[in-house]
Amino acid sequence: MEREVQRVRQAFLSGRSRPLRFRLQQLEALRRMVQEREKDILAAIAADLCKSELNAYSQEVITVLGEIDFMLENLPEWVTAKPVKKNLLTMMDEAYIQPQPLGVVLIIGAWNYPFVLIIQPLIGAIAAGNAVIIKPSELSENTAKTVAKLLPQYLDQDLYVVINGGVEETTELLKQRFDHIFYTGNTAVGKIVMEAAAKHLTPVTLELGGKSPCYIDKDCDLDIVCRRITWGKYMNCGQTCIAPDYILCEASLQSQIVWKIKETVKEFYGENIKESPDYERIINLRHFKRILSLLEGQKIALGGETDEATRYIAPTVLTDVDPKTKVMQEEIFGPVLPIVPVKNVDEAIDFINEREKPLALYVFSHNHKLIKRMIDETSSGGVTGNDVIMHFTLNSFPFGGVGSSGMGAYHGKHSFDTFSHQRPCLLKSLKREGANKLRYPPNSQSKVDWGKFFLLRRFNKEKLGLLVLTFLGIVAAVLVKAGYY
Ligand SMILES: NC(=O)c1ccc[n+]([C@@H]2O[C@H](COP(=O)([O-])OP(=O)(O)OC[C@H]3O[C@@H](n4cnc5c(N)ncnc54)[C@H](O)[C@@H]3O)[C@@H](O)[C@H]2O)c1
Ligand SMILES: CCCCCCCC=O
Repeated sequence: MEREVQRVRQAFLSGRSRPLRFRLQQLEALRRMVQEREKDILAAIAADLCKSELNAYSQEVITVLGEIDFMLENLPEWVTAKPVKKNLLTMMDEAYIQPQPLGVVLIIGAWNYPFVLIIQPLIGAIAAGNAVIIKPSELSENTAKTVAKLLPQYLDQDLYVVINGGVEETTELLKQRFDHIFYTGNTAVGKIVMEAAAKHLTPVTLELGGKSPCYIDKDCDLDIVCRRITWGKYMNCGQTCIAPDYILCEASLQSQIVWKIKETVKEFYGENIKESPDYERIINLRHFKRILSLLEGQKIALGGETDEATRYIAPTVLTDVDPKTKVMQEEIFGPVLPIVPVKNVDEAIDFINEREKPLALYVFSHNHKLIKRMIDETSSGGVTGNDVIMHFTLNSFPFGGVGSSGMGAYHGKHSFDTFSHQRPCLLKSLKREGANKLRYPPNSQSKVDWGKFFLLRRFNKEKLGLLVLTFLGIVAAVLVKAGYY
């Protein structure tokens, strides 16, 4: 492992990942890989999650292609140095921010969207000029193998390396020194990753999970609300980090919500859900049993049917759920939707604030003020009002959690920033030493007064020209008096 990381570091130190032209070439090669090997990629995702090619394409491939195009279009502008505002002391100097690659980045992926969750951060890391080691999830082993086979056929083999393996290999990998670690997965392992990173003072991005609430106000169109929630909750069989985890609403709305979700499930997946190409399966038996255990003692208003042999769990809704029960203590990450009755929006806000900050928050209402209030008075990684999931699709948004749902963010320019060091560069001249004398010892009250003038005074643009002339005049007079000229 150590030698492999060393090899990647040597490749980074060669400097070849840095030029803009190289980054663009690699991103174009990655796009070619996705286009030419689409069938292999879709087949691998299908084998891992029992997902149809159409769904895999819409949920993973489109996102990746969109992200590459966005990078190719904007990277030339992002990599250029950006001049910054100057103060009176630096007005004759060159001051700019130069984004620079961090070095060797480790990307650890999760299994639930096994392709996009490693390739989207990879795009950002390449765009920012880094070398990358990718560790796909071992639970989605077909995608892991396919990515390990395909990437070296298209990308620089020393700069971008896939290492496959489970906990043992990842633990070993985490002992190595990286310049950034980007981890997607559960919160418990997130802590392990952060602890390992701390040993080398390596910065981390943690894309974690949590229980994303969904508040339904009584003033809304329940047909539309339930259709959108059904889509976001049962997509990928509930195994989506930003799926609505549970519903909060007034008790009287419950039966209508159950009825409308039932109708929508029929509309989406037909009478025989097991036959639907649009309904996935649970990733493995451990997760299947974990989700089943969440149903114990609950009132099942819809679904509840299961089949262990195929790890099938029907779209399920639970009503009158007690917040103290197990289903409300952990992220569900499966097709089970509890409804927790609350009296009103105040109680819903309190309920959310009493718990860990979620990755996403959803609120449905015709009342725009209520939505704004919910946003103002709660916290979460992201929010979508009157829909679910959709904030993930906008790459001008930073995607990430807050508090226990994660730290840092990515997508689009945010990925580029995550994998870059924003280096402040101030280029001074060796001339004009007279003015600089103000900061050299011995100090004096007049030097402090001049310091205050240069650094604390704020000027509007009109006055600035006049002040600059006055300042230069004063400096010239001081220098003449001091015998410099
Ligand atoms: N925020 C996001 O973008 C996002 C996206 C997807 C999933 N998630 C969250 O991830 C969770 C589901 O993923 P998961 O954790 O089951 O995925 P997982 O089991 O695939 O684990 C994630 C990664 O961690 C590694 N890992 C597991 N145990 C480890 C250990 N002890 N030490 C070091 N590495 C270890 C695995 O090899 C894998 O690569 C959910 O909580 C979900 O909400 C978040
Ligand atoms: C278009 C929907 C993609 C959702 C990806 C979510 C990633 C987290 O699990």
